Amino acid sequence: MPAVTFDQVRVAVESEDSQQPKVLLDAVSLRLDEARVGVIGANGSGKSTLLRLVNGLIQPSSGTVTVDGDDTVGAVRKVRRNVGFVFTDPLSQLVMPTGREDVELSLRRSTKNGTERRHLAEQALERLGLLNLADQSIYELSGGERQLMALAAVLAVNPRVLVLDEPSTLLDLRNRELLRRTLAHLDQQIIMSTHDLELALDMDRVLVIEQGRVAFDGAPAEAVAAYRSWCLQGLDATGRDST
Ligand SMILES: Nc1ncnc2c1ncn2[C@@H]1O[C@H](COP(=O)(O)OP(=O)(O)OP(=O)(O)O)[C@@H](O)[C@H]1O
Repeated sequence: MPAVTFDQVRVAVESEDSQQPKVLLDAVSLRLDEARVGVIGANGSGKSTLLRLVNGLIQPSSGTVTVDGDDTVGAVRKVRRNVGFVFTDPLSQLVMPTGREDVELSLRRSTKNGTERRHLAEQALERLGLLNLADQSIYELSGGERQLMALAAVLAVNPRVLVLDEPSTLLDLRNRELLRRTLAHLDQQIIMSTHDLELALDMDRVLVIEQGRVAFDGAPAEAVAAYRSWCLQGLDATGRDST
């Protein structure tokens, strides 16, 4: 497995209503070399920020992030070739009128031959059961179908690391199970944020992010238990927050 490392990473942005910068992530040092790494935590805790550092979509304010030894700032082009990123919102990723065209577009750099490109695109679509939707307008697909289409486009180029930002949010039970099984059989290293704690339990290692810091790092069942207890603290039976 490739290793993704974070060395004393901090991400801070200018704050509109304060002189102090807003700290999105702080003191993150990690070496991720397991096949399946999950990232869980409350809304706004910093999960997407952590994931976006892996393919250089966000640069650290201080510290370094590397993928297989390549710095995500200094070697960003190489890093992007090795890291496929699937966004939570598929419409921020799918740019072509149809899924087939989108998958072929992602293959354009790696596969120059048009016939081969069409064949590989067909394979990528088939793998996720999307061939029958391949020529339909992206805007006529359901949210879940679009989410799977975005995954197919990223998987088509066979990246070494697959980063998924909440991939199951729009999926129904059947498609969520399809996603689960697909991910289980991939050779890629997977780093995935999710609010779906069952998906988190499929991982080898789970990080719990709390207010921009890694609050727990370890076995999935323990991570989920720790997250549950922090997250639900102070919430009474009627849903009121008594803290
Ligand atoms: N460019 C930015 N400028 C200012 N604040 C930002 C920026 N990007 C993210 N934030 C803030 O940083 C915090 C962490 O955001 P992030 O998207 O990483 O959270 P998350 O854990 O992925 O949340 P969710 O589960 O809701 O998707 C949030 O408070 C968010 O509003």
